[in-house]
Amino acid sequence: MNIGQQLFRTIWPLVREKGEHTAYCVAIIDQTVLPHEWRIITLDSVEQMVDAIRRMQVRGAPLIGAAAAYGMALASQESPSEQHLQAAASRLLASRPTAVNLRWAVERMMRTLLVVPEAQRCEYAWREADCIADEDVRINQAIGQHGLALLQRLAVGKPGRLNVLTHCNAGWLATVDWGTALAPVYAAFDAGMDVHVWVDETRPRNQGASLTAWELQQHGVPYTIVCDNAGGHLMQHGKVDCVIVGADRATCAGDICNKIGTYLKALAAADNGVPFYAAVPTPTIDWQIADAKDIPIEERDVDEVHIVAGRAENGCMTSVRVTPEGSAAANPAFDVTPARLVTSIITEHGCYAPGRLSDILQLVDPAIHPVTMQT
Ligand SMILES: CSC[C@@H](O)[C@@H](O)C(=O)COP(=O)(O)O
Repeated sequence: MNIGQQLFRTIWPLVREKGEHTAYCVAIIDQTVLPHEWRIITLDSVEQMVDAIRRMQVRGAPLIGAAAAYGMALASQESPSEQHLQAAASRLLASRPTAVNLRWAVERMMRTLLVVPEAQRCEYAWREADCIADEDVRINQAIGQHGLALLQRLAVGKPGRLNVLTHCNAGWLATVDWGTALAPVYAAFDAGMDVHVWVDETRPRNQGASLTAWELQQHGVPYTIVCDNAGGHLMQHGKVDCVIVGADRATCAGDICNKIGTYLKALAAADNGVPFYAAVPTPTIDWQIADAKDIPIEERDVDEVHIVAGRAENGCMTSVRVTPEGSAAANPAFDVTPARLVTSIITEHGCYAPGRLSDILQLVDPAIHPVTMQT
């Protein structure tokens, strides 16, 4: 994506000269300070990567996957021993439980690394992590093109602009580039379509209000931020032509686990006859899980509910408490939208009815997407 005049991905390796020999570190955009500050930070160890994922300096399912892959590369640079790699894998797997891309990437790295001699593991690890990052970009570009065809069909015979509602941030910041749910929007905008996005603020961390709004603004796409509860009202008044969301995990039955509040949007969309699309890259499909109730839902710190962070009038970052001291709070970070509420799933292989998502298995490389995995 272009920021100013410069092309950026959300994560990339950098050479770090260390005396005689060369080592790598990993650069990321710190998403905890956006949209108020553009800050690039570098990570030198797998432990720093675990911390960046946990604190959500990097976030969004596909980006978490790529970050975990680079985390494994950092680990192999520290020590290529199987013991160290296993320990690093366990630490990464525990950092955020819901986005299945993390497990997919860690298991892929382990399968790649454990079959090569220790002396070659580091080199293989950086190459495989780069490969995962490059693949993510290609996948999202393809999702953009398939989603564009859907939007073009919706626009036929419709006067005025096409209004898309999205929840959370499933744009380029949530991936290595392009985004999942927003890739069709960028493709439509770049193709000259008159497209506008309703951006759910997405409490409690406000990824919509802070990140989605920021990246749409960078690209020049018209958008309007609305509070989380406005979507149903907008749909009742014919102001939403479709909903597009991302996913942190999809079951092969087509159930979509995504940011908390997605389910309510799907219910409102079904009640109002508004198409509800989920943009799902293949690494986000969990081939092992039969029942969506088995998806681990991350419970985050309740302070995210009690305390809101932002920029004060003096320009400094600040945080304020919005709840009475002593209040109980709960903070489940994701919910599941049942397949019956999903109109279509946009993947890099095309659009699928939720009940046909498992057809993708015939198209994918079983070495990269094994149906039964082992750690
Ligand atoms: C393209 S990413 C899809 C999802 O990861 C996104 O919608 C989302 O829920 C992100 O959650 P986050 O908690 O910010 O990592």
